[in-house]
Amino acid sequence: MAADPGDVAAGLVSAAAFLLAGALRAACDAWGTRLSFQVARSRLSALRAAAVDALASGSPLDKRRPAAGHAASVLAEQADAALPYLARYPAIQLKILVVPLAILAAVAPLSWVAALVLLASAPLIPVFMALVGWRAQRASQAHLAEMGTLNAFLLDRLRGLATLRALDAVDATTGRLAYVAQTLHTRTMAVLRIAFLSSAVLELFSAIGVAMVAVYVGFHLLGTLPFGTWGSPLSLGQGLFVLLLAPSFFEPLRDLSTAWHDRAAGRAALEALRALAAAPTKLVGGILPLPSPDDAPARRPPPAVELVQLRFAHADSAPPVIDGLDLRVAPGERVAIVGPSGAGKSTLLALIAGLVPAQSGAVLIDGVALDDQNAPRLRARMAWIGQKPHVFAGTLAANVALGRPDVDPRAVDRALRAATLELLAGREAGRPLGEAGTGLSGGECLRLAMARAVAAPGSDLWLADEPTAHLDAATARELTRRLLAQSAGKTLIVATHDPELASRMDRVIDLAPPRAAPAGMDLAALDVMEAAS
Ligand SMILES: Nc1ncnc2c1ncn2[C@@H]1O[C@H](COP(=O)(O)OP(=O)(O)OP(=O)(O)O)[C@@H](O)[C@H]1O
Repeated sequence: MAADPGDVAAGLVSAAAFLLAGALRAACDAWGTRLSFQVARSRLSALRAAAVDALASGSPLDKRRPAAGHAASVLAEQADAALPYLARYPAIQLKILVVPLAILAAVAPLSWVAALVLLASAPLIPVFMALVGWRAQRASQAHLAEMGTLNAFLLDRLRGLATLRALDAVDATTGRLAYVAQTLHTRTMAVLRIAFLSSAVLELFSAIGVAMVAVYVGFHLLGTLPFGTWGSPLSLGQGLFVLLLAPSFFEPLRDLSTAWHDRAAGRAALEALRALAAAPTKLVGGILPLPSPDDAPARRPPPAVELVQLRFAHADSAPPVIDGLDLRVAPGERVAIVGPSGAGKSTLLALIAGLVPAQSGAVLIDGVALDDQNAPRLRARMAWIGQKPHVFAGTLAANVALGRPDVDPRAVDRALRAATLELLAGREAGRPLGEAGTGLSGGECLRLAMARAVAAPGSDLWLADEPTAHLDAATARELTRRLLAQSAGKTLIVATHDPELASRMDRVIDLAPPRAAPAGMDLAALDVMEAAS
């Protein structure tokens, strides 16, 4: 029997429409995926940038700062886990709201039984997923936290390897490392177990749902289950239509299953990023860009520094380290801050530099209050010579220039000569320094810190924290000479235990708490007794 040409044409049109709809769907899927990944990537970049900003603008004196290894792990590694979640989950959520309802609307007019089967099996899935997801998120959070701990632990112990070796603590550290690695392994397996479980739950329920619709449609077409339609029984075409739609009904739910693990890991990663972004104590003025040196007047006198009733405690509950301090340092004056260990010398320098805000009182630089608004401009005038200068990966010259656009190679050469590092620079020419300054002596590291200050254009307030610490007498004397020569015409405030350096300053401020003489003895007598002992 020859096919009716009209039927053939209609069939071809339907097939073409079907193909076209399939191609359109694939194209929309591809476009949507691309778009959602772009949006997710820019959102993740913004979150990363906020976390980096918070880390950079957090006070270096804040003990609650996240460990460097943990922060690096969250930013570089864990944050990536948020990308699939941000990119896929919102689309799947939308699909889950729209697609099953649309399919129900298409199936219900043909067969209320098929619609009922779909409707009955669908809600079970979100209920089970919510139960699984709740545990999955906790497991992912624990997993990510453990990953951060392992990274921080490794970085910390690698930095201190020499100490561990010298004190024969390598075995104990290896044992601890094995324990941390084993905990991470257990946590990873817990996350994987939940991921497999959630997939299995969804697959099972969607397979049962599709099978029940198939059984109903099959028996209905055979006439065994004649009920379930609105009058006339289903035709073969209608039955096939319902059957083909059934898997699509569950498809968004199955997508949800694959995205479920992403959701748990993604939310945990976002949580970790948000925790990084919440820096509790910030630098005064944060990390607003320093003004260009071109904005600074070419010639100006060095600044005066005034501290008015300054009070600072490292924590609300801790006793104040600086309490009601008043001090005026004249323009160009050189002042040594002395006092016993723990008296607050480094803390005072940090307060003057705005590395941490004071609880009350004011720091005035050239009469201008060091507050959030003025700090970037005032900080552009400061140079910091730290007690433990960080040596970055790179050459000696790069470590002096520090990527500052206004420090040219000639300024670097001048600074290296000023800090008597020219011989070392010649020897190491162009070669990268060892990690964290390995290969540099303690004195060379301090001279490098001084070279950085010399190269700083426009710096006329130098703050130096124990620049001669741990140096032999001759090197300390030489460094003192260089420091005084290079800081000529600048205001210099030095925290020091070195009596020789202190004696070369214009003034010495003692932060030691006033002593109480024992009853019946005056302080002069006490001094004589101490000198004698
Ligand atoms: N980041 C910090 N968080 C909490 N407490 C701190 C912090 N830094 C220092 N302290 C505490 O504040 C006090 C003052 O410390 P600071 O480093 O200013 O003393 P210092 O006079 O410079 O000591 P040293 O001569 O030993 O370097 C000490 O009791 C110290 O334990």
